[in-house]
Amino acid sequence: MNMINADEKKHVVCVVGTRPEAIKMAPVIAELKLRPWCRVTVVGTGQHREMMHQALGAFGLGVDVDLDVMTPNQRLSTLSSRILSGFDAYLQKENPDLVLAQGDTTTVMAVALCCFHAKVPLGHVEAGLRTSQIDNPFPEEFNRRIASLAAALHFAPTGRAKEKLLAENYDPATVFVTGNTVIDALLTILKQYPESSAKSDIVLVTMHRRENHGLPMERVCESIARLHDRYPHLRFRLPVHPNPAVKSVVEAKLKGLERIVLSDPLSYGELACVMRDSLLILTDSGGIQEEAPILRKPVLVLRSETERPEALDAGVGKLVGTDSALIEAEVDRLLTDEAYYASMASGASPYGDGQAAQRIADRCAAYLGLGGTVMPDFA
Ligand SMILES: CC(=O)N[C@@H]1[C@@H](OP(=O)(O)OP(=O)(O)OC[C@H]2O[C@@H](n3ccc(=O)[nH]c3=O)[C@H](O)[C@@H]2O)O[C@H](CO)[C@@H](O)[C@@H]1O
Repeated sequence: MNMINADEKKHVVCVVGTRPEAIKMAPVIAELKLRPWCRVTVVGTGQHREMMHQALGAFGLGVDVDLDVMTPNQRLSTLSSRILSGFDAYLQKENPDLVLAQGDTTTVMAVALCCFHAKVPLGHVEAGLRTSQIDNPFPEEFNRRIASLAAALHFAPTGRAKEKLLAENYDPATVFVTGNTVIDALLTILKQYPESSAKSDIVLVTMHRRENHGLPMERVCESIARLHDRYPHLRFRLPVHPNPAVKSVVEAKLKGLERIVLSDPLSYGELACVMRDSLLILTDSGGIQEEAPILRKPVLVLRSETERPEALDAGVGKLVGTDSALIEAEVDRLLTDEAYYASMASGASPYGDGQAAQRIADRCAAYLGLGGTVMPDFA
């Protein structure tokens, strides 16, 4: 058997900063660790320190290098500058063969800039998501466009994301449709939990996006309260984001209602089980929009625009924004029209098949000149 010496291995650095990045990067880190050619280092920026560690821990993974950039009430530019200087120093010291970063956080934007300056190749996981406005969602739309500009490899989750990149003139030879790694993560984590056969009466609600802070969030909470009164068999689960702008509104509007459970954010395993056991889901989370369809859960999206229209096109998701009348009408219809519910719970999974990490690792190997077979794109 051919053994590869440690000093002959390629050094791949995976960067994570927030909970969703940790969840979506975990399958890639785990897959790269299995590849004999690869030495993986996980660098954490600590943008959402506790939730990031908790999410990696759910997969038996941890951070090797902690840049520890977060200070209380930090402005986005200050956070960016701390990541820039911390990660640049790391790149200077290590000069890795490849850096992988995921999604659209301030972490990914700053890491992309560092890679560009240091001429270190970047692979962007979940590339090509776009809305029509540079500041919506803020600051993520800007962040993902910067990541695309710097990336040598674009791992697009869907065919639509690939088309968006090609329309911006990125080289087709650098764009690969892999599926979203969140589906790999979800299927992996759910294996740890036996399925329950109980009939579900749970409505899962999550909200945290900046554009919903204030009045929009108040309107959604008022709708939840009315639905709670209208449907006495329903129970509502709301894991509440720790941001005070979210917590204060949700608690003021919904605390104390009999069948509404407000809690701290759930571990990824717990959240995955609540999703699997739910009847339907209302959310403004990007990740949950991607996860719900494969679990056969109708998902109502509490945003005015989504960069993930694939679920809408497949008829398994619906954009309801934060308009009370629309939210309540959709929930009413799902609860009273069986055929409509069944059409939204069809199980179509436009976001992936659970093999995204394998495709990404194959493409990294090919890019680094290691040859090997590459799994065909996700279709
Ligand atoms: C603008 C935008 O759409 N950006 C997205 C984004 O974030 P998001 O909106 O998906 O973020 P969240 O909702 O915080 O996380 C979601 C994950 O967390 C799990 N979860 C949730 C509640 C809980 O109590 N416990 C949990 O475990 C849940 O199942 C899911 O997997 O950032 C990513 C990184 O770059 C991007 O990929 C992505 O575009």
